[in-house]
Amino acid sequence: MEPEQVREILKGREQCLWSTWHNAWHQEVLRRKFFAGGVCRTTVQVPGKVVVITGANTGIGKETARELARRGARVYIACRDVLKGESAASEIRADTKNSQVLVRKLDLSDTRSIRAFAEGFLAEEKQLHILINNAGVMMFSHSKTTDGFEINLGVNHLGHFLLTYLLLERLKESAPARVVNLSSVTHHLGKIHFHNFRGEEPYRWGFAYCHSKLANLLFTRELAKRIQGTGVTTYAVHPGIVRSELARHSFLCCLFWRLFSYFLKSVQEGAQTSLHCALAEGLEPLSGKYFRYVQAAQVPPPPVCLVRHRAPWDPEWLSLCRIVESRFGLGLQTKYCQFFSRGTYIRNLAKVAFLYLRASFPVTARGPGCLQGPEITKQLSACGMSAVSF
Ligand SMILES: NC(=O)C1=CN([C@@H]2O[C@H](COP(=O)(O)OP(=O)(O)OC[C@H]3O[C@@H](n4cnc5c(N)ncnc54)[C@H](OP(=O)(O)O)[C@@H]3O)[C@@H](O)[C@H]2O)C=CC1
Ligand SMILES: CC1=C(/C=C/C(C)=C/C=C/C(C)=C/C=O)C(C)(C)CCC1
Repeated sequence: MEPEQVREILKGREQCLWSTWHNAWHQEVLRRKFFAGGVCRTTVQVPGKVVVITGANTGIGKETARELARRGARVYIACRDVLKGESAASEIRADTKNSQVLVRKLDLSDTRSIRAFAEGFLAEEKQLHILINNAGVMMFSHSKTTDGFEINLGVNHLGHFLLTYLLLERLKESAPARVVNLSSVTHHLGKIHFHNFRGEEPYRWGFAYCHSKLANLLFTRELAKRIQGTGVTTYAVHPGIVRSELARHSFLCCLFWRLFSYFLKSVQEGAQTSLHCALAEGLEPLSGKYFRYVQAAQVPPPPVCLVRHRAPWDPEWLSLCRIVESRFGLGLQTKYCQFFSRGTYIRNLAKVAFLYLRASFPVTARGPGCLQGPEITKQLSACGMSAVSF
């Protein structure tokens, strides 16, 4: 072959390589521009600050933990599988040269484990500056927590609610401090079914996760009100649609995730909004807000579904009240669970089930025996809720 011909072939190959590389680069730029969402730009360092992140052995939580460790924090990875946690922690320690990455057991589907974690942590640490309620499950089949709650609601919301409640005093003592709750854009499809926390009604396939993420959002709002002025602030986060292990419990969902993986965020990109809410200066006036793409966003008031009017002496209802009372220490009186007039019942239904959720609720009511609009409006407004529409 003539040297000239060889040169031509090599040049062609070079061009081909160049254009492949260029296309890939171009695609990545486009992907980042349109799908990656924002970037946490704060340069704040947090040496000596104490952080707890739930479910940080993988996914968004692990990347959040990595970045906080890089910035000097002492990071507690609170996870249900200590071996997985240790493997993530040693990776983070090696990567960030921060030896203060610790692993503790926490199973959010078991209130005893949550209490044991909180007890151990409070004995060990005198300060807590950042709590990131990150762990989550997206379960499509019907299963329950150890305490008998529907699994999505139990782990994603009730478990984190109890954890926050148990650590709140330590957060207040360490103020300024923050609580970041991982919610999701899917909260738009969620409803609060006060009467069905145990998931006994016909299971609405796929929606239980959305209900739990709405609960995360409402919890953030109400918590912000309750801790106003304490120096502790709280934020709800939608991390974007992220290539993590969240879809692992459904074959179809995994397939969907694979097919659309080009459009999904990486876990590093998914951690940006959590990091922003944990670190950025000057966010205090935005306490209680919902953040996505590293920015605060407005959310329309969520619907609350009072599907059926249950008799207040219903044993299931009584036992729910007692569980909420004993497990969550809301200071409810057992007399609340006794006989009520219909109006008081509705008021307490709302109060007991989500006592801390004083959002602006439009209510949809259907099914036999449900109360009529004006009556519910009156009762809800008596306990600080509003905007009922039928
Ligand atoms: N990925 C996405 O597109 C989106 C995610 N989110 C939210 O972001 C958060 C992080 O999810 P992501 O990183 O994507 O998902 P992953 O599945 O990758 O991580 C979830 C983490 O939660 C842990 N976890 C699950 N159940 C429990 C439990 N009972 N007790 C303690 N830890 C538990 C998992 O532990 P283990 O590994 O042992 O199972 C894992 O560490 C979740 O709250 C999710 O709802 C919100 C919107 C979109
Ligand atoms: C509609 C639909 C699916 C898609 C589910 C998706 C897309 C879930 C997304 C969840 C997110 C974004 C959670 C974040 O918090 C399946 C399971 C493939 C099955 C067929 C019906």
